[in-house]
Amino acid sequence: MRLIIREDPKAVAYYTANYVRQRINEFKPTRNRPFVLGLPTGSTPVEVYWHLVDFYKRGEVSFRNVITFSMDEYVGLPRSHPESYCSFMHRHLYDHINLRPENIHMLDGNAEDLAAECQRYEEKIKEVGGIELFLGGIGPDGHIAFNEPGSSLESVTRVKTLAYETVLANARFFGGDVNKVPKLALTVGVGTVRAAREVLLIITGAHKAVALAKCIEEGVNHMWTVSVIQLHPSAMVVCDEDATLELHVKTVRYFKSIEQVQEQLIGRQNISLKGSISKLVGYDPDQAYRPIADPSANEKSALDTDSSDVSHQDESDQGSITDSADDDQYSVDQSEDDGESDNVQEMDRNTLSATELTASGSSEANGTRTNGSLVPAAVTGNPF
Ligand SMILES: N[C@@H]1[C@@H](O)[C@H](O)[C@@H](COP(=O)(O)O)O[C@@H]1O
Repeated sequence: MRLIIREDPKAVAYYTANYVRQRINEFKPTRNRPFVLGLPTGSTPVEVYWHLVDFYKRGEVSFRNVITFSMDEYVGLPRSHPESYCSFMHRHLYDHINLRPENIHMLDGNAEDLAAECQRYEEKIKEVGGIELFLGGIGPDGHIAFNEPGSSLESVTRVKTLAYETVLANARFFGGDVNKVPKLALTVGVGTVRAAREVLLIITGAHKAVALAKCIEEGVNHMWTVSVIQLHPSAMVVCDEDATLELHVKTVRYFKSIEQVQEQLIGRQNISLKGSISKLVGYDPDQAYRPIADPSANEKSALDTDSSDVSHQDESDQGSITDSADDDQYSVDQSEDDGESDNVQEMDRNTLSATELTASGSSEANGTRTNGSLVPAAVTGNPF
């Protein structure tokens, strides 16, 4: 598992959105081979969606061959209600990008047969080949989607009773009135999330610090359902400094040091987007076995250049917009041809900043300590 720690929620949102952009572009989705993306609701991902819309408007990513699945939905709340997750997803993302309507999948909390609706959802996910990347947030009690404490770690999409803590937490979206918060929801299961080929969790704020600590430092436990990501072969948590408040100092330093080693010593060019290492280019062992001078300096300069205020970004970092559009104003290539990928110019990875590309591993078996810094031992294979 990778833990990426950024200064604040803004930096977390930018890192995450940029990661999603790069994953989609690297995947080169086509109509026959779409990129299947699982998406969360909640306040945490709002800024991620804002950036994704912005990237789309700049022509840096296309969603034409992306299929989405939302994580959850309240039961009994009209779809048109402003706080339904259907409204939320349209308001923050779907209404502003070039997703094909038929590629948008959401649970229907008003279905006559809720169990059948959940089964239909699972089947649909399988039918499109499974989820490539599942983005998720968590609740303060460590729930993922609406998988409250005690949920089976093998669970699939189903009806769930909300924990009182979740009802209280979500009352802020219903004028602070707990009575107005639906008490039931449809949610993908813990097993549904685990089945995704990659999971990326966004965790920000001191109120989620205990949950993050349970997720990272303790065992896999159904009382903290998010902890199941320890079992996932390709999982990443992107969090802010506040969310690390309950972690041991050495845990925080460890994960930061892994990122520093990869960034400064192994070299970004050798690390794939998902964090694996298969070959080494320009790797100088003499350089690699030097102590890291100032682990925080690189981070600070990266954040300086990585401002989430996208209006200040270097125009040269933009992908090109090509070909004609058939139904939207942004002229991203929306070829209908089977086998044809979206014509979004690939970003030059070497021009991207550290916050966009760095990856970290979690196994200390990958390194040894010299002068207090972790340096790589065997530089082959997947670091996590
Ligand atoms: N069902 C959603 C979760 O999927 C989400 O992760 C959580 C956190 O929301 P926020 O990001 O607002 O803290 O809220 C709800 O409970």
